[in-house]
Amino acid sequence: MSKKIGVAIVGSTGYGGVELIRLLASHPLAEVTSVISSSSAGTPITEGYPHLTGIHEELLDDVDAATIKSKAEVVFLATPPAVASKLAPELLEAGLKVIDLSGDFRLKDPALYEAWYKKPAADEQYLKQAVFGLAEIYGDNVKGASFISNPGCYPTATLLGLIPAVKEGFIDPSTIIIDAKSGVSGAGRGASLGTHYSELNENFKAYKVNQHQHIPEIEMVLSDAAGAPVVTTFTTHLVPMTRGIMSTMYASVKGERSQSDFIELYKSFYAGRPFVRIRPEGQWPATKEVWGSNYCDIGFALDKRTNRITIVSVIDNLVKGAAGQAIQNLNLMMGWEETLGLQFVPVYP
Ligand SMILES: NC(=O)C1=CN([C@@H]2O[C@H](COP(=O)(O)OP(=O)(O)OC[C@H]3O[C@@H](n4cnc5c(N)ncnc54)[C@H](OP(=O)(O)O)[C@@H]3O)[C@@H](O)[C@H]2O)C=CC1
Ligand SMILES: CC(=O)N[C@@H](CCC(=O)OP(=O)(O)O)C(=O)O
Repeated sequence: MSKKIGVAIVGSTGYGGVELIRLLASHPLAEVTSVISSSSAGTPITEGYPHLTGIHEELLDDVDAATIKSKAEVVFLATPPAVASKLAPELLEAGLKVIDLSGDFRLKDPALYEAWYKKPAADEQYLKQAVFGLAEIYGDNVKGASFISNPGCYPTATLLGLIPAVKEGFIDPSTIIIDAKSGVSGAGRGASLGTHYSELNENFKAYKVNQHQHIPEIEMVLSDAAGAPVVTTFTTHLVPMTRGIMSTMYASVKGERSQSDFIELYKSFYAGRPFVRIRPEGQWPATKEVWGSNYCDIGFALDKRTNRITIVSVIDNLVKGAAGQAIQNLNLMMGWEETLGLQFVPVYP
């Protein structure tokens, strides 16, 4: 067995970071050699996460490029918006490979980032360098790259559900409507009014309607797939559950297509892509069926009366929507088997 490479995680005390620790604990070629915190350096990560007892007991390191370089070859950034834009350049210049889980390097137009994230954009030179790591679509660009921008959770579920139909002209992109729902871990570990128990429990609410920061990311990739600008309606909802995203998408079908035409198209489009599973006719995926796994499951329903297709796509936001896809990208960038450390059967029930 080859020697494992060292991996550092900035933002290791957040949900995305701690999910990286969980998944990397069983990776055959990579190991976490530094867990980093901007606010609790010098304390053990088990103080905030006792479930890591006996698994990762090292003290948290400070955010320092030289220390990271001395301990690791690759660094994951699982930090809030506008942190990676400042950190990544220094880490790349130090010779580290960087995989950023935040939205800081996804939008190639800095004005678009500033308009939707309401924060200063990253330097254009690094925006150009970052490869958008939607692994099933841009995997060839990820191979051998040294800087990956991991897609957002909602865009991952949504884009995997729409791209084949848009690319192959099965649907009219101008008619797409996306109705998406997320579990609350998507909002990170920090407490907020909107996510505390009595606000969330036995409740179901829409939020950021027409203002969600993932809208331009979805439109950027759909436009690439369509070969022409695409704008879309995208509404997000918060569901009182811990993990999971369901994206339900509606669009008008172009020409005469049957439901099995869609199923066959998606099966052939994703042939050889181990993490996308296409459901048979009459079966629509549920979030629990991908819980804790790196799968994206997709199902279809064609309404002959309206000639509209409904596409249902589910992921675990912390795995395929964040840490799992980031490890998939690590595998691709290192030239390893894409599935290394990611072959989990979903936790069910
Ligand atoms: N949760 C999810 O499902 C998904 C999240 N993402 C994105 O991934 C990123 C991380 O999300 P998530 O883990 O949920 O967020 P959390 O809020 O749970 O964690 C973020 C972590 O970042 C650290 N941090 C804060 N400020 C700084 C700073 N200035 N420098 C270094 N570290 C800092 C904090 O730890 P400390 O104080 O110890 O430094 C904190 O624990 C976000 O950009 C998010 O949008 C993307 C896809 C899905
Ligand atoms: C439930 C919930 O609040 N989810 C978050 C997902 C944030 C996220 O992942 O943001 P970036 O990918 O842009 O970094 C949201 O809707 O804003």
